Amino acid sequence: MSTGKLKIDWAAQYMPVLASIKKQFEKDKPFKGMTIGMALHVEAKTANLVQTLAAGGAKVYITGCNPLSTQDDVAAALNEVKNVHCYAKRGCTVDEYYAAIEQVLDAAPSITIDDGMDLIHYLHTKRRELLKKVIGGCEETTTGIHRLRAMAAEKKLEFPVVAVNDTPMKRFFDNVHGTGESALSSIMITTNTLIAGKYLVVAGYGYCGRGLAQKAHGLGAKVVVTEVDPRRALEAHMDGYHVMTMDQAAEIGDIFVTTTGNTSVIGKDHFGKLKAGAILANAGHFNVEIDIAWLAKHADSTVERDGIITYILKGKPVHVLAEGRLVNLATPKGMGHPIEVMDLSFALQALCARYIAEQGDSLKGGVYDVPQEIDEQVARLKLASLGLSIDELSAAQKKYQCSWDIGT
Ligand SMILES: NC(=O)c1ccc[n+]([C@@H]2O[C@H](COP(=O)([O-])OP(=O)(O)OC[C@H]3O[C@@H](n4cnc5c(N)ncnc54)[C@H](O)[C@@H]3O)[C@@H](O)[C@H]2O)c1
Ligand SMILES: N[C@@H](CCSC[C@H]1O[C@@H](n2cnc3c(=O)[nH]cnc32)[C@H](O)[C@@H]1O)C(=O)O
Repeated sequence: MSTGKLKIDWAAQYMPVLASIKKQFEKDKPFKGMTIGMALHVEAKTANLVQTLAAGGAKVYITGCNPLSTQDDVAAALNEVKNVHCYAKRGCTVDEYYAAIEQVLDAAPSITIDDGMDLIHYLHTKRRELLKKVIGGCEETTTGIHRLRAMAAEKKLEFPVVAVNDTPMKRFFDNVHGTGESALSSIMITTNTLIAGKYLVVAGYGYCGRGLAQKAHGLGAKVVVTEVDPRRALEAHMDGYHVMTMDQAAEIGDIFVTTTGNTSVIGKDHFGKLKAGAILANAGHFNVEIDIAWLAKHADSTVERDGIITYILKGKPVHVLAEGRLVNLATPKGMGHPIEVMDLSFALQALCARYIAEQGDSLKGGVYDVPQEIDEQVARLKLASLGLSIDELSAAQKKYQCSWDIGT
């Protein structure tokens, strides 16, 4: 069996929720006659989503959503699956990245599934003739949804897109536990350095940041949080972390991880203050959270190792992981989020794609919440797979919750 297929099968055994949806799709064929175009991180868990959609009758065309996150053996294995075409390649140039998006769009998809909105952006700017064929789409991540909402506000989003990221079953697990565990495991395996006792600076205390802070604390790090939102900064303070500005953190941090979705969070004002040997990683979005363009321009020299570029700044080494791209997926050994977490995210994707297939025609262009029934269905399927039971509201409790006339 190929290594790609072995990886896909390995992941499958820990994805019970997606497996049960696949079974249902095999019976119902909700995507019969439809084409789904995708830009996601092409690796084993994503391959299981692709197979689920294909089992539901779709022709699936997929490429990557990050130049460094594709696992080529998984991409090759996907090309062996009936009705699946994969164009992703690890280490592609930006031109090759968009050429692959172009190939996905050549298939004229009726449904899009994006992680970061690059596919939808390309479709709306360069392949507008295909827009009329699209029923709707799904978006996986926070920044993709920020971009979609900005587009919708300018009335430029021409079909409905489900904000998969924004539903509890996605961000309470994927963003928090997934990013926390996978970013740290990737940093550890890439650098082979210790976390315990180090100052680990987390930029941004959103869903990803709090997961990372919690897991780093569990490993014995002295966690520092930087924020721009006063409420989230206070939350971090009361959760027991040191809160300060990046200017201050730059002087004491050993390891820095950005989770903001923003630009130049670690930038020209900070690099000069870093300690020799500081390690910088991004677990948020594009490769702009750390201003690597400035580093490349101003470093005296650079040294490249597997997944690490060392910039020598006035004799001082500063190490950037994965070229400033997502550290959990873009380092040579980065495996992405743990399988069980992606089982939930991709169960949502599969059910939301079905929702679009069935309801998309009746929705206007814009960003839509994941229907609550889908969110609850995924939670119930996961609980069932764990053998866990929960209580049910009695009729009296339901009535009490909706009443206003019963007081002290
Ligand atoms: N690595 C992954 O696999 C992974 C997983 C999920 C989400 N993401 C990405 O991670 C990013 C964060 O996602 P989230 O769900 O935590 O979003 P979020 O909105 O909950 O959190 C982002 C936080 O960053 C803060 N922030 C913004 N600019 C800042 C700055 N200059 N300095 C300090 N803090 C700043 C915001 O105030 C906010 O609290 C997004 O880009 C998202 O797409 C990555
Ligand atoms: N295209 C952007 C997107 C940010 S990825 C952030 C998303 O990746 C998703 N993700 C994290 N790990 C995995 C994985 O292992 N497989 C597939 N998707 C993943 C996760 O759901 C999260 O919302 C970029 O690469 O810069």
